[in-house]
Amino acid sequence: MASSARVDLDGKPVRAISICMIGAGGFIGSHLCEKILSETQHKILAVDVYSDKIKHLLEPDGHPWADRIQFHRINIKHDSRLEGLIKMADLTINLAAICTPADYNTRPLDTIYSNFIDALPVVKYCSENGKRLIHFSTCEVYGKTVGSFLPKDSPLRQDPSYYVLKEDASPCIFGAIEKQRWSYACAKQLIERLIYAEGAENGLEFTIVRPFNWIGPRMDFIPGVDGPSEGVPRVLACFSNNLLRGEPLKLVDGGQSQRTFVYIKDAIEAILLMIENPARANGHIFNVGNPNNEVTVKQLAEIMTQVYSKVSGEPSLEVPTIDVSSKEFYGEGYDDSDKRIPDMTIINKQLGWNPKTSLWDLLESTLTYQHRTYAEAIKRAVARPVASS
Ligand SMILES: NC(=O)c1ccc[n+]([C@@H]2O[C@H](COP(=O)([O-])OP(=O)(O)OC[C@H]3O[C@@H](n4cnc5c(N)ncnc54)[C@H](O)[C@@H]3O)[C@@H](O)[C@H]2O)c1
Ligand SMILES: O=C(O)[C@H]1O[C@H](OP(=O)(O)OP(=O)(O)OC[C@H]2O[C@@H](n3ccc(=O)[nH]c3=O)[C@H](O)[C@@H]2O)[C@H](O)[C@@H](O)[C@@H]1O
Repeated sequence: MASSARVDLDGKPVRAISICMIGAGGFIGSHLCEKILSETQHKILAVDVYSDKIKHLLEPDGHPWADRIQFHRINIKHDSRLEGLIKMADLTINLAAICTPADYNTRPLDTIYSNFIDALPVVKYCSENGKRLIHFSTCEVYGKTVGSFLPKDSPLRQDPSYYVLKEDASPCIFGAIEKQRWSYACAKQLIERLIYAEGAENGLEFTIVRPFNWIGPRMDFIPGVDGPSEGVPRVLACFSNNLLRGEPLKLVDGGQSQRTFVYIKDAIEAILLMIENPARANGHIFNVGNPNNEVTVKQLAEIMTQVYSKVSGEPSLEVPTIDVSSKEFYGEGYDDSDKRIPDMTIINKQLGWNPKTSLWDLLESTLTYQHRTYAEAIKRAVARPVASS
């Protein structure tokens, strides 16, 4: 239930504010809207080109929060209404982006425009109008670890200072320009630097968030059901799609890259702390991830296979995975981050936040959702006769 007497981390009452949330109709936005509406009195001006993932929140009647969310179908690339909405709000949260790796090397121009050029007016309007900004960047700004350049048998590879990623100390290491995978990370890095400079030179009140592989229900789409058949979503949705269809999970270049996965509901708690504790969050860049949930992609595939069998009651495949080259899967210009472990010092110190959910538990609730939401639709799609030409 929404509480009228919320207090911040210093025990002071939290005033209800108005939030302009750009990209509110996406994966993270949908969870953030749910959390804000159900637990606070803040108002949301939700901006997106899509609303499917928040349509359950937009029904005019039946919700106690009906008058606290307004949806504005706006493409921020070209819409003069954006500045007015930012002026009306106390805080702007910018989530809008192209953020699926399959696009970075195949649509590098769209990726760079979306992650840098389209974010520029948002920063400008916040700075000029004295409005606070929470901008979503990415852990990809770290690129590759320093340790990945050491010889394979070097003992230094075990030393955390060669791989743990720190907001105020780690370098940003990207591949060559022809490795267009890095177009996204590079655009996100430049917008971070611009926001930081607006803070330093013009006093913009900002917080930058670097999410580390947040996963959960409503992430991306299932190809051929609620997204294009040929589309390639992020790994959770790719593997979910394979499991739902009973086909082997594809391991890109053997699935040796490592990731730390955090449950979306844990991560959203961190964002609410940022929203309600501006004095502790302003001027900071925060890693938001779960360092305890590290796996290789191959291990992720194995765990997802076991969890899916448990939640669906279906036996695991005899051949659960197959290897595929990155060139075949993503095309020319793909490259990868080797390892991503977030340092948690700054977010612990400023906001006292820690993730709670284990990898097994977050996969169990997420795959239960995937099975419930998609299993019947996939059966119908598979059974449908192919139209003769
Ligand atoms: N999910 C993660 O783990 C993760 C990790 C790192 C960074 N991020 C960042 O967090 C943000 C949100 O990610 P997400 O996972 O929710 O992605 P998402 O694709 O689900 O959501 C992005 C939303 O932005 C909207 N959008 C894009 N361009 C727009 C435009 N021109 N005008 C209006 N709306 C537009 C899309 O329609 C979409 O609903 C992105 O900036 C992404 O780079 C996410
Ligand atoms: O989520 C994040 O924190 C960030 O990382 C993601 O990048 P990445 O983790 O590389 O993207 P995924 O699609 O989730 O892939 C993870 C790994 O799985 C591999 N993969 C993916 C899909 C698949 O079917 N098989 C497979 O082996 C990829 O090659 C990669 O090594 C995206 O860039 C962004 O959403 C975001 O900025």
